Amino acid sequence: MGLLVDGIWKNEWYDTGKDGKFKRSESQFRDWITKDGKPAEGRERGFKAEPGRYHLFVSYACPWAHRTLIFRKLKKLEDVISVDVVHHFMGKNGWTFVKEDGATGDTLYGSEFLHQIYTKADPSYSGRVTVPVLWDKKEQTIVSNESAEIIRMLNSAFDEWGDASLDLSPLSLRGQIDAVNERVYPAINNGVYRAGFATTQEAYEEAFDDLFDGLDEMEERLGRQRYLVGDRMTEADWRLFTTLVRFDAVYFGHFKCNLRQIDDYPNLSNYLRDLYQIPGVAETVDILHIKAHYYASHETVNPTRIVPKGPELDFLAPHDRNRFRKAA
Ligand SMILES: N[C@@H](CCC(=O)N[C@@H](CS)C(=O)NCC(=O)O)C(=O)O
Repeated sequence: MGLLVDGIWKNEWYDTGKDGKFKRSESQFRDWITKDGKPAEGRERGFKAEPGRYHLFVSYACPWAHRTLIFRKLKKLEDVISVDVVHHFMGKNGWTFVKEDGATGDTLYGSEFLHQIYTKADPSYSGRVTVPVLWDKKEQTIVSNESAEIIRMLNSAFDEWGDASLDLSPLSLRGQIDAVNERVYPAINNGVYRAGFATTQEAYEEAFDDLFDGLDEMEERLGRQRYLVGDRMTEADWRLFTTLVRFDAVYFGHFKCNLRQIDDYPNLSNYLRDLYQIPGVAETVDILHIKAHYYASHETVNPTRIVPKGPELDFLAPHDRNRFRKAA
């Protein structure tokens, strides 16, 4: 775990400050790939959607990177955007390209560490070195390291080559999608991290309460409709999914989010299985990487680095979500 300061790697854990609260830093590469290559509003650099030009660096462990893998899969962009997978262990060098357990290495440049990709894009970069990274092979630079924006690019910019019939973020539903995301992100997606990385009792309990309030609210919502935004699957579902699928295996124990498991919520657990069973999705979920990463990499949280053997997970068990209407 560490970060770059003026392009130099420093080995440092997150600084939670006096209040013990974990604060996620803002992603710094924020350009957009567009159909015509014109810079997005307010941006200077433009990137044109082209098959074979872009590449994703991801971790199977990371819920934010996982969003991009799901979109690449569902939008049928596997032949359009290539991918490399980092090793699950994130130690003093940050994410590495060690080839093991399905990690691919850096197939573009043969680098050892992900921070070398960041300094290739910007030799004086200062900040955290995170996945996912959306890389432009032509300009040899990072387009974006913000998953929320990368998935919106994947959703529409590559429709000439991908599945244009699937729109996970339709403009007509954008307001509702954004409203759900604004609830799910702080309380749930980032809420588990706020609980797990808190360094005071108070900060932990605040995050814990927010998290379970958020989960209760989503449980209730999913008792009325098949998906978070009515009868149509959207981006909001996939953003919740990547946290739910890790919850019982990791967040419940490792991050001390142990009021209830997802398995204890009838609607959330059936919904999780419904999403998991959508063709292609299971291939994006790697429980070995997920467990090995969290338990072994966060030394301050789990100094022995022992990875628990359980729990038993069966995302392929039948679900009851067909009781709700589904948009055609
Ligand atoms: N805002 C980013 C967050 C990505 C992020 O925090 N990724 C984590 C892995 S789950 C990471 O790479 N952390 C390394 C670090 O913070 O040093 C996004 O959504 O793309």
